[in-house]
Amino acid sequence: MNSMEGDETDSGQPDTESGGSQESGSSVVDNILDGDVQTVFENKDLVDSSTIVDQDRIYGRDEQLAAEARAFRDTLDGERPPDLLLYGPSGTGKTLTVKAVANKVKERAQESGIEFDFVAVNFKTMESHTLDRAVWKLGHQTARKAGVVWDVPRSGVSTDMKYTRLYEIVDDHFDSLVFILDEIDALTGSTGADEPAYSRLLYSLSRVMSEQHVDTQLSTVVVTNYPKFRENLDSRTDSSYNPNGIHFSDYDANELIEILERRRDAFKDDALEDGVIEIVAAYGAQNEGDARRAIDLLRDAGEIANRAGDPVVTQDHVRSANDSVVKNRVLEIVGGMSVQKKLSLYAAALVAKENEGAAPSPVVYDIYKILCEGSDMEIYTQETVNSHINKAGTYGVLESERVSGGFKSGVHLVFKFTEPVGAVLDTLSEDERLQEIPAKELGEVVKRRLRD
Ligand SMILES: Nc1ncnc2c1ncn2[C@@H]1O[C@H](COP(=O)(O)OP(=O)(O)OP(=O)(O)O)[C@@H](O)[C@H]1O
Repeated sequence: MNSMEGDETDSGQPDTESGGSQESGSSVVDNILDGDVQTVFENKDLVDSSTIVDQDRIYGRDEQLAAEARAFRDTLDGERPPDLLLYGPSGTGKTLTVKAVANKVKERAQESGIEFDFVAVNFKTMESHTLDRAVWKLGHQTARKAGVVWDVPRSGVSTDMKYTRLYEIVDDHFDSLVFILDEIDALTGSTGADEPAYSRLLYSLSRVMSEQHVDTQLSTVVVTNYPKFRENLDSRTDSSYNPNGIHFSDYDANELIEILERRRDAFKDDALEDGVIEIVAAYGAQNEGDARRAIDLLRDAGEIANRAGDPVVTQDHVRSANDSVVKNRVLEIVGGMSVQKKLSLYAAALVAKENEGAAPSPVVYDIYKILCEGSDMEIYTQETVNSHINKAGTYGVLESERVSGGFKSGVHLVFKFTEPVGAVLDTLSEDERLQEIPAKELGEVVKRRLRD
């Protein structure tokens, strides 16, 4: 009976109070659903990196927009636009600019009675990277644009049949169609095949008008961070695929400021503290000049402000948003590592912490041995430890450099962290097998070894 009362009245308050708290619970939900909660956002879509913003919000890409517009212009003259290859680092506006231009061309084409559209597929996000799945996906997306049912099952039907149905839809519904093929290099196909799946896909798409008797003006826009994928094209694909290349470079902090300023109205008036956009841009510039990451960081900072009930996004909100972004990224990289790899990386991070982000391999190895002895773990050779740490480098936590002379003798490696060392240490120490390590005391040992 007592426990029942406890459940109902929460800390022994009278029943009426209990009813009151129930009401306030439901009004919290109502407030949120009715939008009556404190928010710093006015138009949150503008800080959603998947939104295709209008041309007046695109900063500094006039050259690329002009090249894309010149290519697509052919559509309006009833001709086939040239194939395009957009290349450059992540988040530099490749997809944004081409979709913005394609949307504009679509409007103009409609005015002239031309059935034009574009179909965008990202191959990296597909669960299987085979040609068969790629053709299925292109068919699925094309059918959606055409407003028809894609009646082809994923399996049990040959790739040729999928191509045939895809080209039927293209021919029946469009005068002109552009396939935007994002991250095409991910389309590697089955292992052991004599050419990558993307090579076969590009071959087929480049020959469709002549060989499949399709009247639609069909062209491709390949979007990639890795233009070298062309080196692996089969020779017959290589000779029939000759795109116009358009390069996109990464952004510096000033360019990111311009990009973010054009989205300031995502927030209510006065909801951004002075300096917020600048600090987001500075973090973005450190993160390979990727505008997507900068926009995501600004939105995350806004969400942190909302959760705290603050009417203004402050620089501190940006810092904590950045800390959790970095932490998640590091966690993704180190999460699946074996304990030996974690120990090696932990030793490197402990050294780097005392040495401005740089960790010479002989000192790292000394610390690694102390860690192994302290936790009763087998000690591996220095070569293995270096290779374990270098593995973390391939995922972007650090870089290594060969240095001659100096410590002891000969050549050694220096590991330089590209992610904040504190975040790496925090993330690694979440592994319960590393929790016993007395990191503070080791700091003194590290300093002594570095002096030696
Ligand atoms: N010059 C720019 N002006 C305004 N917004 C931009 C600009 N460049 C990029 N963005 C924004 O940054 C985000 C990423 O851009 P986009 O998707 O075009 O990158 P991408 O180069 O195609 O990257 P990926 O190679 O990763 O696909 C989008 O939200 C986009 O709106």
